[in-house]
This record gives sequence, structure tokens and C-alpha cells, in this order.
Amino acid sequence: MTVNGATDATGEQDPPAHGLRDLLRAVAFATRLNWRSGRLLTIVTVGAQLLAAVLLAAGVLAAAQWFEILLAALQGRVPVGEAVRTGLPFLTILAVRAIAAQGGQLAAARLGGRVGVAAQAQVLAAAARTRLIAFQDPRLFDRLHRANLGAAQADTLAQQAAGIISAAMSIAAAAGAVVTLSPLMALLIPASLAPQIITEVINIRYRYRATAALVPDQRRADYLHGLQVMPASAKELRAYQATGWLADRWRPLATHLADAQWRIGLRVQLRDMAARAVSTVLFFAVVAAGIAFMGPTAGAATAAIYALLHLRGQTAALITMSSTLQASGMFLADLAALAADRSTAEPQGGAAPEPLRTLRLRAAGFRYPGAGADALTGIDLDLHAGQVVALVGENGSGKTTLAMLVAALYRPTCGTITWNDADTATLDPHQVRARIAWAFQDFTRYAFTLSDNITLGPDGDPARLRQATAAGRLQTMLQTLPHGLATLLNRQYGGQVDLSGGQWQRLAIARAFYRRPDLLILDEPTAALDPAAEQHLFRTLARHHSGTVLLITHRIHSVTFADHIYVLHQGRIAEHGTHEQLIAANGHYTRMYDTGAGD
Ligand SMILES: Nc1ncnc2c1ncn2[C@@H]1O[C@H](COP(=O)(O)OP(=O)(O)OP(=O)(O)O)[C@@H](O)[C@H]1O
Repeated sequence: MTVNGATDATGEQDPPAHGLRDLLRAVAFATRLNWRSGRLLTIVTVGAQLLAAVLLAAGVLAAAQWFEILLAALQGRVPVGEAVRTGLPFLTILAVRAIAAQGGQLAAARLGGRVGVAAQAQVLAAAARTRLIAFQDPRLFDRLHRANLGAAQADTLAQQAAGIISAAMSIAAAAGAVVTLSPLMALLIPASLAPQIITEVINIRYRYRATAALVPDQRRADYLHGLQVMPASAKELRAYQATGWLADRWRPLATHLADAQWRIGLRVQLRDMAARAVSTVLFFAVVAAGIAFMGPTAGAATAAIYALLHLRGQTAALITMSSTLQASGMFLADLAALAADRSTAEPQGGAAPEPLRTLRLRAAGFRYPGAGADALTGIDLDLHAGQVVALVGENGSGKTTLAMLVAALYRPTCGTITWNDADTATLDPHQVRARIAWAFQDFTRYAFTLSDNITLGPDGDPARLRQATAAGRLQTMLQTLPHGLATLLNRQYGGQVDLSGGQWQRLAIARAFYRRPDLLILDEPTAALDPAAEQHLFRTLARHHSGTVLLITHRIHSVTFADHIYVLHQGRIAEHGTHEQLIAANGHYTRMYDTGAGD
């Protein structure tokens, strides 16, 4: 995957053709996940399965002897009591085996839940360390979706792996019993299953490729489904009476996916049935030939058939289990690759930035991944500590993109950005961002308490919270809330209240002020504010914020007080200066001012 110049560490096609090495890596990854999620539970899960396998092997051997005695008893050659007594070890083995198998299943279920959480956490960690720009590439979401499918299967892996070992041991035991009767038959029975084994391998690869190819459509269907059930879109869809239209778009896609899944399943089943039929015919041919040529005693023949059926049953189970393991392994390999991939990760380390004195952009440009043209070209911009700098310009002129570069959320595709005298590429981006706060134009309305909405982190400092709520002019509204700062917002998750658009915007402003940043970025901060709130914001900026402010707005009359104003036009800085200088220049700015843009 190529995202802003970064190449997928695997360098493979999307979806990748996982080879045996990827599968082994996936098994190792899931094994580590199991071990870390619960050592004792992993030991019990695997141990119980192995014990059950050993007991099954012992049972097969004990059965061979007991069946001889049982037949002799039926023929009156051995007393019945003695036959029953000699059967006790066999029956005890069966009982203990059943208990071990059940215990193993219980431990596996407990472990499975924990592994599922650990696997999901891996997906979240991968998403969290991904650079913001990578979220512009739909293939990232395809990868995350496939990794989620892998995470959903990680919980059964320990059980599956132990099941395979257990089936292999049972096969060895049953084969051992058959070998004593006919070594040739012990070889021919597993060979009769060769058609099934080959078909399973073909089916697994086919099913993964076909399912992975459906992921983009699946995500689209999930999106269309989500729009119809989430409150964010509920209002608009009703106002435009578009719910039916959306359902009509979703239904054919969902039907297409269901049909495609059915066709995949059908193809797999048809191949499976044909392979099973061939294997079954081969199996009975081998058994019939074996019995005919061996000419064993009746007891030995019964024991042989018991062992043979076990051999066949366990081999078929082994095939099914290893194919399930491989099938989940394919998506697990996606999860393991995502967990190991650092190609789209935020760079780690770098120097800590000092408090901001000057931020400079020189010849900075930016192009969105896959875009045909630059969104920004040749930007030279200076931000000095304590200044209020404004960015103005028509829609799409590049204001938000420029702020994204300033905030170290995107890196310029050319040119430099320096923080004091250090190139920001050499600084730790996390620590740079810790010195910047941003009241976004499209801020998020978190379904958390009001105080969590402000702090977006652990328990807030009461004094800072007080100042932030004052900066956001939230005090009056706070008094009307049933639990003050502890009031849960957003009714979707049980909150008693919701806020108005302007109140939410004030909250977003309070969130930015709470950080006490060196640099405060306000992107259209007043779009939803009433005039009093707008005035209050600018007074607060002047009085309480000693740091630097980058103000983006269309309300041209609110930038006249700025220390410096940059006017963007089609991704370039068309002019800059103070309000008076720009008016005197009689250019873009004056035209915008005269038309009263945004007022
Ligand atoms: N994610 C993206 N992928 C590709 N192009 C984008 C993306 N976001 C913005 N652009 C393009 O980059 C250019 C600048 O967009 P930007 O959002 O920075 O403008 P803006 O000045 O903030 O606009 P507005 O005033 O409407 O908020 C536009 O041409 C836009 O189409």
C-alpha cells in the first residue's frame, strides 16, 4: 500500500496471497496472543486436549483387547463377569477422556474471550499509530476490516491448534492398532483421504481470496446500513425523505454480497462433496480388501473396524480442523501483518520541542494522496509567539490543509516547517502536538460527560476546567445541567441532555483552551456562535491567551484585529499583511472585505 510515499512493508498485492510462511507467522502471532492473555488457561486448554488424545489412543488399544474377550464371553469361552471386569479400564479411560475434553472446552471458552479482546486491541493499536494521512487511502480500511475478521477468529486458534495435535495423536494411535493387523492398510487408509486433503487446500485459498475481494463492497454496505440507523444522519434523511432511497441503494448491494457468499459456499461444497465421495469409495475398498486378504479372527476384525473407523474419523477431523485453522489463519495473517507493519506509522522519537517562539513555513507544498494537483504550493508563512495570525480565503483555497501542516497532523510534501530553529521533521510529532490545540470546524460531539468532552483524557484539573468553561462561555449553561460537569451528553447512550449547535461549538473551544497550548488553532470558531458569544471569544483571546493563535475564518470582519493576515487563493498565498496594509493594497482581501464575506 502506498500512502503519501510510504510503501506497504509486505509489498504485496491487496488482498495479499498469503503463503505458508505468513500462515506460520500468523499461528506464532496468535500463540503469543493466547499466552499473554492467560498462561494457565492456555496450558489447561492445550493440556486437556492432549490428555484427551492420549486417552483416546489408550482407549483404542484397550478396546482391541476387550473386544476379543467380549466376543469370547458371547461365545461362552470366558465368564461374563470376567469380561465385564476386563472392560473396566476401557470404560474408565472413556469417562476420564470425556471429563478432560469438557474441561478443555471450558478453559478454551474462557481464554477465547480474553484473546478476542487482546486481538481487537491489536487492531486499535495499529489504527492509533497510523499517520493521519494514511486515513485518506481506502485500502487502509480494507486492511483494518480484514484484520478485524482475523481478530474475530484469534480466540479459537489455541483450541484449533490443540485439536489438531490431539487428532494427530489419535490417528497415530489408531494407525498403530491397524498396523498390528495390516501395515499396508495403515498406509492406504490415510492415502484414501488424499482427494479430500487436496480439495481442502484449494478451497481455503479460494474462499479467502473470494471473501477478501468482497471487503470493499462489504464496507460500503456497512456504511449505507449505518447511515440508516445512526442519529447523525437520521434528521437529514427524514427531512429529505431519503430513507427509502438509501434502503434501495443498500438492498441490492447487500443482496449481491449474500449471493456472492452463497456462490462461494456452493463452489466449496460441490468440490468438497465430490472429494468426499471419492475418498469414501476408496476407504471402503481398502477396508474390504484388507479384511478379505487378512482373514483375521472375528474379534480382531471387530477391533480392526473400530480402529479403522477411528482412523478415518480422526483423519477427516484433522483435515477439517487444519482447514479451519488455515482459513482463519489467512485473516489472522492479515492481523499479524497489520500488527507488525510500521510503514504507515507515525515516526517514533525525535527531539522535544521548546516553547514556541516562531513557526515558519518555507516553500511548503502539499498534495493529497492520489490527487492530480497540489492543494498548497510555495507557502511562506511566519507565526510569532503571542501573535494572532488569520488565514482567510474562499472555499477550497487551502486554509484547513495549511492548518493541518502547521498542527503537524500532515507533513508537507515539499518545503520545510521549522519550530523555533528546528525542522519539525526532526521533532517528536506527539510532543509538537502536545503544544498545539485545535478547535476544529467539524469537531466531534462525544457521548461522554461534559468534563470528559473538555479534557479528552483522565480526570481534569478543576482550576483548568473552570478557566476552559469560562473561555467557552459555558458557565450559564452549566448551571442548568442536572449534574454540572458530570452530565452525560448525547441521548443516544443514555444522556439526559443534548446541546445546541452553538453550545457544542463553545464546548469545542473550551476543549482547545483547556490544553493551554503554545499555539491555538481556531478553524471557523464562530460559525455557530451568536454575536455575544463571538465577541466574548475574541475578548478571551485578547485577555487570557498569551500564546499564539492561528485563526481561520470566512467572517472577514472578525479578523481586522489580527496581527497579521494571510489571504489564500487556489492553494497559494495571494497577499499578506495587517488589515490596513491589505486594504491599502486593494486586492483579494479588499474585495472580500467589501462584499462582507461570511458576515
Ligand atoms: N481529503 C482530501 N483529499 C483530496 N483533496 C482534498 C481533501 N481535502 C481537501 N482537499 C482539496 O484541497 C483543497 C483545499 O481544501 P481545504 O479544506 O484546505 O480548503 P479550505 O480553504 O479550508 O476550504 P473551506 O473554506 O471550504 O473550509 C480543495 O481543493 C479540496 O478539494
